[in-house]
Amino acid sequence: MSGAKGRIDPPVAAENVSSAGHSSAAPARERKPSGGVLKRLKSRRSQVDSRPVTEDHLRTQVGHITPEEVLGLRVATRGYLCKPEDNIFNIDFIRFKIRDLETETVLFEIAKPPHTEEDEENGEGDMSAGRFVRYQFTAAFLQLRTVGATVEFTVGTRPLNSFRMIERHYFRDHLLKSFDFDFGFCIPNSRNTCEHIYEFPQLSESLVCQMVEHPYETRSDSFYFVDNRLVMHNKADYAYNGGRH
Ligand SMILES: CCCCCCCCCCCCCC(=O)O
Repeated sequence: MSGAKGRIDPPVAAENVSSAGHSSAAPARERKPSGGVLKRLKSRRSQVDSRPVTEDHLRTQVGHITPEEVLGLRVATRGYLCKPEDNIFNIDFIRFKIRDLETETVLFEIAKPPHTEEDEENGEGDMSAGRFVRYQFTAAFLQLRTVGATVEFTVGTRPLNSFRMIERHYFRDHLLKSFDFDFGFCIPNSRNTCEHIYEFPQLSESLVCQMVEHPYETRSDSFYFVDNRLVMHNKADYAYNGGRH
């Protein structure tokens, strides 16, 4: 999540993170303190070994990109697989929070600043901006087992059927884990909150060392689908060498 321009600004280093364990039946719902409903979503099992496909192939094919196709990607993308204008539903991420589910420690929380006229004058209304964010964590982050990422988003005038996010995390050319979260249906003009439960993959000690020693070579692609059609693509990279660890 990032940016004044579509995504929320980059988070700062998370400190004092500790290991976590959590199990939840998906999707659970609970009341938010402010009213409304918080959906808690556990990743479903994706077909991570669906037929291999390359970014170049997807880019040149006719028609929209489907969940099955991105599940065939074996490396992080270099570019974006859809245009900002493909977000015809005006899905707008406005708040993002990550917490360790065992200790309930909030690792960071970011809100998108309100849109101003000055932004427009400065070209900040550019829809293509803000699709990338850089995260800086401590090495201790990699010792966590489960984190919850709460995302708040608004929806435009059209309903969202089968809103789904597939997020693939890589270190160099190695797929660490693919997450698959199903938001379900979202009503028009709504503000929604859900918490994605990320269960970390088991990482060997040597892989963790490499990830710490090579900042920003850990990357993720977040693909958002409505009705099995790619409407948004965001990217992130990660350093795990921050703080005192
Ligand atoms: C180390 C591999 C598993 C990583 C799980 C990372 C959980 C962090 C969630 C944050 C992802 C946000 C992605 C984004 O901003 O697009």
